[in-house]
Amino acid sequence: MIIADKTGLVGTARDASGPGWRSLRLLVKSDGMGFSMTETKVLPGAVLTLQYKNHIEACYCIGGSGTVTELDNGAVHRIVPGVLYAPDAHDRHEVRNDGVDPLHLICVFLPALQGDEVHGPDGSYASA
Ligand SMILES: CC(=O)NCC[C@H](N)C(=O)O
Repeated sequence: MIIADKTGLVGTARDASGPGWRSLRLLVKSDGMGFSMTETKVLPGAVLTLQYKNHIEACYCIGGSGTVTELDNGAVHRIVPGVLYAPDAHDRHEVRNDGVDPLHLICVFLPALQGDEVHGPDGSYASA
């Protein structure tokens, strides 16, 4: 049984952040599950251009509001609590927090993250 308490992760290598976002990596590669689960906050006003070339991801919104835009076709989707988005084909996408509160997401990555990843210039994480 794996028990992960986010309070123990704050300030460690599994407390990752970049411009406009912060993510606590609750499940990582060394846990041996094959996937990661993270708690992500995208800050108000942030616009993230992402493409997870080495992973697929699903993000479930539990707070805040924003949009995800599919950059290859321009489709814009509203993200509010209760909505999941999944760039399942390594889609280039833009995540935008247009609200006043953090856009609060629970994210799953496959394959698992090492835990300390931040985005490269192409918006991806290196393969773990
Ligand atoms: C929306 C998004 O992908 N933000 C970057 C953080 C990522 N969700 C993560 O958990 O590492």
